[in-house]
Amino acid sequence: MYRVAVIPGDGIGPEVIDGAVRVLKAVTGRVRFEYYEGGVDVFQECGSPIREEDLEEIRRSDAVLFGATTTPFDLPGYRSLILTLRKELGLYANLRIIPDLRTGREIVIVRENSEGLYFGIGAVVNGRAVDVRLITREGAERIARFAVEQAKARGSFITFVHKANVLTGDKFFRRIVREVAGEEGVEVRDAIIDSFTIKLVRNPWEHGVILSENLFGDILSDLATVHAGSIGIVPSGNYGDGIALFEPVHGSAPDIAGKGIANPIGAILSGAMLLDYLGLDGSLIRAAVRGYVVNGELTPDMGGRARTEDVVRGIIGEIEDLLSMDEVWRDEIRLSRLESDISRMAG
Ligand SMILES: NC(=O)c1ccc[n+]([C@@H]2O[C@H](COP(=O)([O-])OP(=O)(O)OC[C@H]3O[C@@H](n4cnc5c(N)ncnc54)[C@H](O)[C@@H]3O)[C@@H](O)[C@H]2O)c1
Ligand SMILES: CC(C)[C@H](C(=O)O)[C@@H](O)C(=O)O
Ligand SMILES: [Mg+2]
Repeated sequence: MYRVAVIPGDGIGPEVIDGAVRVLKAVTGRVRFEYYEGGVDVFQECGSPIREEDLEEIRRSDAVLFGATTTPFDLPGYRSLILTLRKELGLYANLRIIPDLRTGREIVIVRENSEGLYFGIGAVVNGRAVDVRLITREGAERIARFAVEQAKARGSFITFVHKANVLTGDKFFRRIVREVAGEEGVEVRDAIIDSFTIKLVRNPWEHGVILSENLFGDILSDLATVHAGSIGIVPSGNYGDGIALFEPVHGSAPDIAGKGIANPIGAILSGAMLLDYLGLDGSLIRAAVRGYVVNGELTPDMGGRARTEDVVRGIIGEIEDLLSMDEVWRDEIRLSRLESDISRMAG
C-alpha cells in the first residue's frame, strides 16, 4: 500500500483534487490518501504555510498530490506554499507536459525548479529593490541530467531556452547543459527566450524537450497551455532525489472558485503521473481522459457547458468501461489512444 499526501489548497484546488482522488480510487486500491492543510490560513496560525509536524509526515509519504493555493501579493513574511514545498522537499525538476488530447502530441517542458530568481535572495534598500538570479553548477548539472533522461526516453533532443546573449548566469548554464548532454550524446539546440515565444506559439510540437531556467519555464509552460485548449488540463510533476509532488500547472483560479465549473483534467492527469512515479500504471487514466475528451461534454474553459462533476463522473465511467473489457480488447483501446505513451515506451 502506498501512502499519498494530499494537499487540496484553496480556490479551485479542493474542487479539482476531489476529482483526481476519486479517479485514482477508481483505478487502484493500492494507494492510501492522507489530507493536509496549507496556505495563508495556516501561515496566520503558525507563521509558516504548512505546519512542521505535517511537513514531517509528508516527507515520509511516497508521493504528494497538490491542488493550488492563492499567493497574496503583499502579506509580510509569506512565501507561497508550493515554493515552500519545492524547497523543503528538494524538488529541483519540474516536468510539465502540455497534451494535445486529440492527437496524443505533447509539448514537454523541463523547468529548473529551485534556483534562478526563485532562490529567494531579494531586498529593498534605500529605495532600491534587488532580486538575485542564482545559477549554481550543481543546480545546472542536475536539471541538465533530468532533461537528458527525458530526451533519451523520447528518442529526442533538447531545446535549451535562455538569454545567454545577455545574462552571465545563462552563459554559465548553457555551457553546463552542453557539457552534460554531450557526454550522453544528446543534441542540444539553442533558443533565445524572446524570439522562442514566437516559435512556441506558431510551431509548438517540434522542439523536443524544452529546458529552461526557473522563471522562463514558469512563463513558457503557461504560454504553451494554449495549445492544449486550456491551462485547466495540463499536469506536472516536481521531482527531486526522493519524494515527488504532482500538481496541475494552473493556480487557484479565484475568478471561478466555488462555481463548480473548474476543469479537473489537469489534476486527474497529474494523478496519472503520480501512478507512473509509484511504478503503477497511469496509462489507463490517460486513455480514459482521451476517450472522454473525444466524446464527452467539456467545461466552459474548453467551450463546453459541463460542470466539474460531470467531467469527473464521465472519466470514471470511461475507466469502468475499460476495466469491464477483457484484457486484450482493453489494451487495444488503451494503446490506440496513447500514441505518446507508445512512442515513449518504444524509447
Ligand atoms: N501551484 C500553485 O499553488 C499555483 C500555481 C499558479 C498560480 N497560483 C496562484 O493562483 C492565484 C491565481 O493565479 P492566476 O490567475 O495567475 O492563474 P490561474 O491558473 O489560477 O488562473 C488563470 C486563468 O485560468 C483559469 N483556470 C485556471 N485553472 C483552471 C481550471 N482548472 N479550469 C478552468 N479554468 C481554469 C482561471 O479561471 C483564470 O481565468 C494566484 O494567487 C497565484 O499565485 C498558485
Ligand atoms: C504560484 C507560483 C509561485 C508558481 C511559480 O511561479 O512557480 C506557479 O506560477 C507555478 O507555475 O507553479
Ligand atoms: Mg506558473
